Amino acid sequence: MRGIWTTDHIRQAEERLLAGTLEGALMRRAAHGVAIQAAAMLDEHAGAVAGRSAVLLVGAGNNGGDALWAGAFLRKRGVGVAAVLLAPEKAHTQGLAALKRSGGRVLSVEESPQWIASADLVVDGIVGIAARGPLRPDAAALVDHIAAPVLAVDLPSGVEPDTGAVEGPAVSANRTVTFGARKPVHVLNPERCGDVVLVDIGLSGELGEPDLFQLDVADVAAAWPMPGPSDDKYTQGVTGVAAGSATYPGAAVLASGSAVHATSGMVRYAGTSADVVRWHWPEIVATGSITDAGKVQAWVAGPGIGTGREGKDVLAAALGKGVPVCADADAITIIAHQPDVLDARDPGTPLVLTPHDGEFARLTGSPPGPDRVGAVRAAADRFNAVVLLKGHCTIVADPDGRVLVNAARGSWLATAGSGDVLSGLVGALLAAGLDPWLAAGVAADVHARAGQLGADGVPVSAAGVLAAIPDAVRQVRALKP
Ligand SMILES: NC(=O)C1=CN([C@@H]2O[C@H](COP(=O)(O)OP(=O)(O)OC[C@H]3O[C@@H](n4cnc5c(N)ncnc54)[C@H](O)[C@@H]3O)[C@@H](O)[C@H]2O)[C@@H](O)CC1
Ligand SMILES: [K+]
Repeated sequence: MRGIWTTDHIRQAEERLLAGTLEGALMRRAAHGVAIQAAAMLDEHAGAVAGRSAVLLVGAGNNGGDALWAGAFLRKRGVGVAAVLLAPEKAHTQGLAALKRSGGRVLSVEESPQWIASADLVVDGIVGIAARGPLRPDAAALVDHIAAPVLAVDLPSGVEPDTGAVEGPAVSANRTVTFGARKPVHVLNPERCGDVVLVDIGLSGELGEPDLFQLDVADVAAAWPMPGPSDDKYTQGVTGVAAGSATYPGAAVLASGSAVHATSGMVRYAGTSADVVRWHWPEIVATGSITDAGKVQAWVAGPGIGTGREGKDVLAAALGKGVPVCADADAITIIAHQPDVLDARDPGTPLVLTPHDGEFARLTGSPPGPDRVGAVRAAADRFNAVVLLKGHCTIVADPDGRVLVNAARGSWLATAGSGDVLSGLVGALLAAGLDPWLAAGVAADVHARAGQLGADGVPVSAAGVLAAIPDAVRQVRALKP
């Protein structure tokens, strides 16, 4: 699992590291990493390094210092380097001296726009981990002139380092070079960061426990249930699906079909769509109600069940079974409006809630807001449940405080019924006995892969995502190192 650290923790770690390091050494290490990536980008986008031009946007702090030192290194490779100083009196003294010594120039206010517009590469050293809020107007005006690819130092300026939120003008980078550890912005707003390159500055020994996690493909591969020689259909976990209604039979077909595709264990269906479910998935044992369904190891409850009396009874029955439950869609609305339904649950039994933003607002009384991680963590604590917040980047919080961010793979999953497919995956992994937080994260990962594979460059339906689940699992197993 990859760790991600908040800026507070990075600062504390940096302070400990700085205490035992020669002054300036860390910055030069960081800047050297920036220069290597800048040269690579010039080569990629402008066909050469020597003779090409880079403009540095330099803010008031060490982030600007990194950019200035990187400029000095680029000069040694024959790059024409010019710096725009946003706060000339506060520009990093040694970095500025190094740039000037190397033959780099400092631009006047008047000449900056023209130079920025015609550069082969722009290096964003406006602000780093001390950033608060969007770009200020002077910086925003300069950024508007950029036509070239952008390399961000540590993070794209104007994007909140700890939340990835953009609440005004901000840089969009093609690549971001970060130092020592990934920060939340890199996983919460990958679009603004572009490719993220991590440069080792010797920080890892000082970091401590991560604040966020991201699954590696190896984690997903290791967690995905595979039948062993002594397994039968029951030992791999039986998934129960309570979904669908006369109005929404499709939700039942998608959620139960997804569970069928996820593992080779057994799937039971309970609800009013039993006939249509059997017709689509003959391998499912379908009954009319949870009471008649037989033994299952985890229930998916909610997609398409409606939010009235009957829906509430279905959810209460699932929660009362003493096995893990993934409550999705209508089940979330029921919990939001009638929280007493949760009384049916033994608090020690895992519950996974999978809201999108609207359902999250209904559930908690307010939308997730710019700090999505904080909001999901609080909801997990409040409901004593794993909460998976759907979105471009899916966030999964455990009541114990662990948070996982799932990498987006395009927007293919923004299609009707795609959530039903996700809930089936979560249910199947819960039934297989995975830790509920991991089950939700692994399901989100394979769901995103299935979206990407099912789409293959053109829009995909939820049924197409569902059909691509085996390919997604195959991909995970093939990519595992
Ligand atoms: N501390 C260290 O050991 C290292 C730090 N490094 C660099 O240092 C950076 C952090 O440097 P600093 O702490 O000096 O701070 P920054 O360079 O991130 O910010 C400098 C100042 O900009 C101002 N500012 C905040 N928000 C702004 C906004 N929206 N628009 C304009 N100005 C804004 C603030 O006054 C802030 O103090 C890191 O991101 C990284 O690039 C690297 O050199 C690696 C080593
Ligand atoms: K920056």
